[in-house]
Amino acid sequence: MSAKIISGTETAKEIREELKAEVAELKEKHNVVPGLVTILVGEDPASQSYVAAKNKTAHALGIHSEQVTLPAETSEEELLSLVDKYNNDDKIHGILVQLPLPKHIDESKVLYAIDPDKDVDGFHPVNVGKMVLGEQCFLPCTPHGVLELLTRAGVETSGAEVVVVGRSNIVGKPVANLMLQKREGGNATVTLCHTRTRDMTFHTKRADILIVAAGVANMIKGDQVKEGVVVIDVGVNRVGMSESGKAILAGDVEFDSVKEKAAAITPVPGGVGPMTITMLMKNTVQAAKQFAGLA
Ligand SMILES: Nc1nc2c(c(=O)[nH]1)N[C@@H](CN(C=O)c1ccc(C(=O)N[C@@H](CCC(=O)O)C(=O)O)cc1)CN2
Repeated sequence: MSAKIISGTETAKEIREELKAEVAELKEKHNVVPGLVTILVGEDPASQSYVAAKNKTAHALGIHSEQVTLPAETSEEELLSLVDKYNNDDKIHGILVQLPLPKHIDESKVLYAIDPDKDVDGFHPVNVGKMVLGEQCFLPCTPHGVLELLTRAGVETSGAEVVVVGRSNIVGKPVANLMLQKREGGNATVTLCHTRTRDMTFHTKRADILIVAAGVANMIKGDQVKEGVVVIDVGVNRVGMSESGKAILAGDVEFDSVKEKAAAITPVPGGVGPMTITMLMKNTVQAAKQFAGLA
């Protein structure tokens, strides 16, 4: 079997077209322009490129976006006061603080300072709590993107054995939670594996849908999955540099061996990554609608 490729690039393009039309209608009918601020602290090259991509996408969709770039030495206090400023800026409906932050800044303190109504990353405990309860809230972008990819690829999740590898707050825990909820794209039987899992292959081989977000390049190989599995690879690992100076990327799944057994698989790059940025745009539009009383 050679797998169908689930293209995040294509799906993201489709959703961005929908969003572009929605943004135009918001402006035309209600004079509402969604606004996003991205805050980058330091000079991590990957973060720089993600933030640039977020602003470029926002611009292409007609979303007002502002980028604030701060030096790595910025104090926690300075960052908190910037967040406070944007909490009180009516042009800005979504605040994104790019992670990771430099070590001297308490990430939780900063994320908890964002107004939950502007928390388009879905990382504030109010939104995390609402997500767990299945209430309307901002869903974290990568897990939300994974759900959209599965739904739009027509993958049946109800009753499926879903195995998630990785228990981060950004991906593993929320995606596992969303997949088990009583909702479209959920209703699965979920197993969450992590670094202390005793027999990883026992679990991954049982998966109808395998979601890997471990941050370890090529960790899952072909002999660890069953025939017909649907594989969502969340990993974006920089494993080298091309002659032209471009980063060489690998997922957490060994693509060549796994695709021979899978029914469908996401590539890296071009899989979950583009969906993360697209779902951020979707959340920003939602935030603007809520602010304007249109949601
Ligand atoms: N505040 C946040 N910080 C971080 C998040 C997040 O959701 N919110 N997630 C990650 C990084 N991330 C978004 O910020 C992100 C990662 C990867 C991609 C992406 O499009 N990847 C491409 C490859 C791009 C490349 O060449 O590196 C792909 O997979 O095709 C987008 C966003 C951590 N921080």
